[in-house]
Amino acid sequence: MSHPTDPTPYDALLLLSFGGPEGPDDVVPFLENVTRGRGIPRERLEEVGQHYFLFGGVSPINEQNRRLLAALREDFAANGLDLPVYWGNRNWDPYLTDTLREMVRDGRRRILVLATSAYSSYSGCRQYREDLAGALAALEAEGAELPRVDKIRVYWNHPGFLETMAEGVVAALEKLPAEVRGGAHLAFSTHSIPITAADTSGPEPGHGDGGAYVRQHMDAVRRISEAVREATGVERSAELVYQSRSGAPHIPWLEPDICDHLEEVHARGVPAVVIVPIGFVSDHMEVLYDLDTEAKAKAEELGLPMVRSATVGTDARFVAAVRDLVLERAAAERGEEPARCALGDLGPSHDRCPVGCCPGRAPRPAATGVDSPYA
Ligand SMILES: CC1=C(CCC(=O)O)c2cc3nc(cc4[nH]c(cc5[nH]c(cc1n2)c(C)c5CCC(=O)O)c(CCC(=O)O)c4C)C(CCC(=O)O)=C3C
Ligand SMILES: [Fe+2]
Repeated sequence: MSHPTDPTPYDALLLLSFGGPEGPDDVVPFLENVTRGRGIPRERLEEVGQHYFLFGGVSPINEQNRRLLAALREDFAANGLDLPVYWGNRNWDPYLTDTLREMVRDGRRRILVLATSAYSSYSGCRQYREDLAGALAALEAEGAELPRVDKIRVYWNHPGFLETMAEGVVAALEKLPAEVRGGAHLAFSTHSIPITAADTSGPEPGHGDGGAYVRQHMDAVRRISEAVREATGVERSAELVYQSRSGAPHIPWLEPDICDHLEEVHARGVPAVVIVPIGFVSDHMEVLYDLDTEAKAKAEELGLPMVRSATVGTDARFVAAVRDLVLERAAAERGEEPARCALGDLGPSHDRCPVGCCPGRAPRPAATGVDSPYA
């Protein structure tokens, strides 16, 4: 990671995340924030509410982000990168609009955003951009002088993400009983999304192939599997599977579901499984409930030895990757041609989303793309 430590033209980094409840009274209002206008059936909401209540109404996601915020500040200071770091959420306190207002008050004029989502999709990229546009609109209505806001490229193929995930898989394999380790299958799990959302994800519409969302995940699956094979000398079966399906039952979402997949590989005679949560950057509720509770219970029911590998969380290499991405983008904005770290076959993603990238169901203004109303 070779960029000099000059963040010019940026004067602040904003860590932008999903947000989550921090007590039982927060759960229902949080779910209302998340699902406003999204057509989620009431039964699904009640069910998801129960996942949170099982953990005292507390999602670990905010605590994870507080730790990431601290780790980024520490890493930046230790490496001579003089750039203040703020944190805001789409769906819970600290809300994005409040953080952005604070940043404007602090005099920040050129803000770079890191979203805690590594892949292209409506939910993972454009929705964050739409909420940024909404926050800017709110500040504009308050008479604030608007800052310019850019978003860091999707980073699933940055070595600091892929290598950290691969090392997590190697460590997870060590936790399996030695006699099943060699035959252990890798189940790479990510968030299911509607198939139409997958097919239209990324800058060019896919044609029934799952679009950039599936392509990027497959690229990560190949690269991580290869790194694990190099580290262990064992060739293993690997598959991309999905979790946390929501929405109305008649709308098709990406499959297979992780729990169906566990049944399938068990029937196939696989002796053990490592679940690799490649779709997520920290151990939030989707990991804690859908994998560590639900999928774990399924594996136990089947008598299938299973371990879940780590998310990147606050791993020093992931934190250093964020610094690298910040400095890369700063250099690009200065008109330089920085090295762009990326593994796998797809190469580094675009800095600025083109028109129509990851479209939503209804057109809404989105910031940070080429057609941002707040250039
Ligand atoms: C691709 C993707 C990511 C990964 C990218 C990223 O990280 O952003 C992600 C992350 C997350 N999703 C989260 C929570 C929820 N997602 C929901 C609903 C939905 N997610 C979707 C997709 C994604 N979601 C979709 C297509 C829906 C259907 C509704 C809609 O079309 O918008 C619902 C509503 C109830 C339900 O239906 O499950 C909840 C509560 C949390 C917080 C966890 C915590 O509290 O720790 C996190 C990190
Ligand atoms: Fe979600």
